[in-house]
Amino acid sequence: MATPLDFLDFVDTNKDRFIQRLAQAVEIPSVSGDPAHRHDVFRMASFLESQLKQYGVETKLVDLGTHTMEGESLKLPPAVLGRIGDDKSKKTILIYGHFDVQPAQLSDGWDFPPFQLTRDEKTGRLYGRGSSDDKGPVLGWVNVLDAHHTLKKPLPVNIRFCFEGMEETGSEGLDEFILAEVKKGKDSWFDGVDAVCISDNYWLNTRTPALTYGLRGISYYKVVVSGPARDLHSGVFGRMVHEPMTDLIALMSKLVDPKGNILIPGVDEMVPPPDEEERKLYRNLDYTLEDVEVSAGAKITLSDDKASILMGRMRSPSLSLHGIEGAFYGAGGKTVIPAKVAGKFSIRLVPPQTPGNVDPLVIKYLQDEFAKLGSKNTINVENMHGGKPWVEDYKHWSYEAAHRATEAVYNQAPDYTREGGSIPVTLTFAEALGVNVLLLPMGRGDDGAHSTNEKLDTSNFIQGTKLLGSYLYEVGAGKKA
Ligand SMILES: C[C@H](N)C(=O)N[C@@H](Cc1c[nH]cn1)C(=O)O
Ligand SMILES: [Zn+2]
Ligand SMILES: [Zn+2]
Repeated sequence: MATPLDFLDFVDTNKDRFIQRLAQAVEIPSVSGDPAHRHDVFRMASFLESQLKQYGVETKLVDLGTHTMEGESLKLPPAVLGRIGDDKSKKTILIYGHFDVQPAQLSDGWDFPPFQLTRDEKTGRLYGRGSSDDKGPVLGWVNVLDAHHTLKKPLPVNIRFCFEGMEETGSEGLDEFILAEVKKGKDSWFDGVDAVCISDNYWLNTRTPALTYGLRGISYYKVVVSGPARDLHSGVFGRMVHEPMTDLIALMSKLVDPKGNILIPGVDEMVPPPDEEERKLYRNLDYTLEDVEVSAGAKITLSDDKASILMGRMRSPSLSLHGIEGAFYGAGGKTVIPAKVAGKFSIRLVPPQTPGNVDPLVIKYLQDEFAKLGSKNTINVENMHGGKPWVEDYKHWSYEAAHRATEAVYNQAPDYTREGGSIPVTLTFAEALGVNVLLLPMGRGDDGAHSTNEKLDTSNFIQGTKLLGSYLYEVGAGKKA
């Protein structure tokens, strides 16, 4: 089914209004990982619910309970559910996205206020936290609803929405809700879903649209080393006591080498090496070392071999060191021995790795290495959150529909990619509903998600909105089984 021209025209003529809506969303600093912003995540849930409602979607806010963050008991933001269309002759697509964002501060090195959408008139770039991850894509779906509601056009498929506000911090509470909901059978909000579509990742480069059929999983760890009862004067106590930070740095330096090899025995070894056919797949993708350099903003690739670099992101595990809580980081030179420090690191997982089979290796290794230090400090290793990796069958009608929609909107065939990031709920949907999941990215590889100066190109927002709508039309054109 060709996408109706009036829908495509509507998207073009309403560009400024769509950008205005994205600006409203970016202005809500819905940072899920910061307790001080929890009320903003709730505000963002209400904003999104009202957007859905005004375009005829039946909505429900689901209370996901409470959790503890930084010693504080907090209410989890609600999941925003939506339902529109109940035509038995049409397919039903479940759309997932998230309305929370990563933290951002001007002092991190942003050139623009992160929670204000700044439009660069010359380049068409829309800068702001969440513009690409994931407020732009979520509002892309809202734009599609807006167009159909305003034009009084029926949607080509039935749609169910599930938007969450904790994706950037481990999707707490969501899995339990989905599993309980699915058990309700005919009464479930997800009853009758034929496929799931998620727009929450990025093209590989800046030129070629992509369909994504894999995600890495994640295991996020906190290793706490504590010793003295309080912070100490380094002149008074230096070389007299075991220092927590010294122990922690020694441990963290044993996790990964500068070439990216994971040093925890058994972790890298779990993953079988690629055969020649698989290597070829990566060699053939439209990607250059320069693409990595442009998106990283520096010439710092681990290798000069494009296939190795791509496999590093798509089919290998990686271990990244993120930070040390409790360490002195301010200006000037404070001569302190911190009493308690917590190192944060995560491992991106690929099949057959799961948090279940990797966590014990990590915890035992850290405990053994700590014992070798002969320190009188104490250590505690904790898994903060985790999610399994996911790989989908892309020879499926949903991917075929997305392929046709991409060709129609962008006049080019999409890349088929595996994403290095994680969206833990993807596997939950795939397993609990037993249906195919498609990742249909809107943004480009250089959008800088999670980074400073995150942006979404206006053309990706507008063409991306057309793509999401066209995908629904292509799905609608297929026969309902
Ligand atoms: C790919 C997606 N847009 C994303 O950014 N996911 C996060 C999920 C996460 C897990 N722990 C913390 N955040 C990611 O891959 O980092
Ligand atoms: Zn995201
Ligand atoms: Zn993210």
